[in-house]
Amino acid sequence: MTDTAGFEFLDYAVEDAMAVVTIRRPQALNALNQDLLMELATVADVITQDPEVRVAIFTGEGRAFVAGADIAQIAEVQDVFAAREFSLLGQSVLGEIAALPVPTIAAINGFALGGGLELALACDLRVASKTAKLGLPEVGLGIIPGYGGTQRLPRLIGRGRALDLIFTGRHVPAEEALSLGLLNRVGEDALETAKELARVILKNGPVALALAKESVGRGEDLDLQEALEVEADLFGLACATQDMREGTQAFLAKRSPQFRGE
Ligand SMILES: C/C=C/C(=O)SCCNC(=O)CCNC(=O)[C@H](O)C(C)(C)COP(=O)(O)OP(=O)(O)OC[C@H]1O[C@@H](n2cnc3c(N)ncnc32)[C@H](O)[C@@H]1OP(=O)(O)O
Repeated sequence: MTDTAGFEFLDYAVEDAMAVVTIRRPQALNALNQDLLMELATVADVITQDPEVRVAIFTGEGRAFVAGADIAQIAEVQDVFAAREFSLLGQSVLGEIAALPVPTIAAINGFALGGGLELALACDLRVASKTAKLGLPEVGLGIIPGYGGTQRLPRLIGRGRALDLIFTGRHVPAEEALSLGLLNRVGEDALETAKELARVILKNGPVALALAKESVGRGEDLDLQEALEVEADLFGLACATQDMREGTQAFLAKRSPQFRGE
């Protein structure tokens, strides 16, 4: 197990190829202030450069995952240009998390509101505890979601369902979020549920996981024919890996594969 010290608002630990990033500002329900955002950008670099990490889990300490961007800092924004920069900075940091080469899971242990839900939407998968509440309440503050929520939420659950959440700002209980497709799993404990899911993912070929993520991500912005060509290119790359030799030979020999990620 490795720990990276030096963060004020994050715990970072790696165990059994899983990185767990715990957001730790519980007195403000883990609201994302600018320093915390910068630490998330740094941890994304740390994960990218750590060959030991094959799945990354993001969670929160206490009764919230993240209750949003820091409203005290939003209240201080002086003008249109500064507000635009505020949004672009959050988008950029969450974009770095979305672009991580390994599968990512948001383990939503409580409130995931505003920028907190937007962080979860930047992850590949979302699991939550039964008591979690998810929502985009920004319009109640006279603003709109600005860390990617107006774009990633409709892409995930469809325009009508996304606009229901955005217009009402309501807090959606975990079971409903599961039925909306906003969550992949609901369990007693969010982190344990995320780790169980990670263990299933980790049985598979690491290069294949990265290529599958890349294919889905790149295909989203293309028309079907172009996207299928991307898929074929990446399928070609997958078939050039040692992992492909190992996976297919292990199947034929009726044994478990030992992937090396190369
Ligand atoms: C581009 C992105 C934009 C955004 O994300 S805008 C923000 C969107 N999020 C929200 O609007 C949610 C704001 N928070 C709440 O509505 C409530 O909290 C909860 C419903 C989540 C929980 O309510 P309760 O159980 O009564 O707790 P409590 O006393 O309100 O919160 C505990 C402490 O946490 C601080 N806090 C909570 N959320 C934020 C936040 N988003 N920004 C800054 N501080 C926050 C509070 O102020 C308080 O602090 P103290 O104990 O000092 O009074």
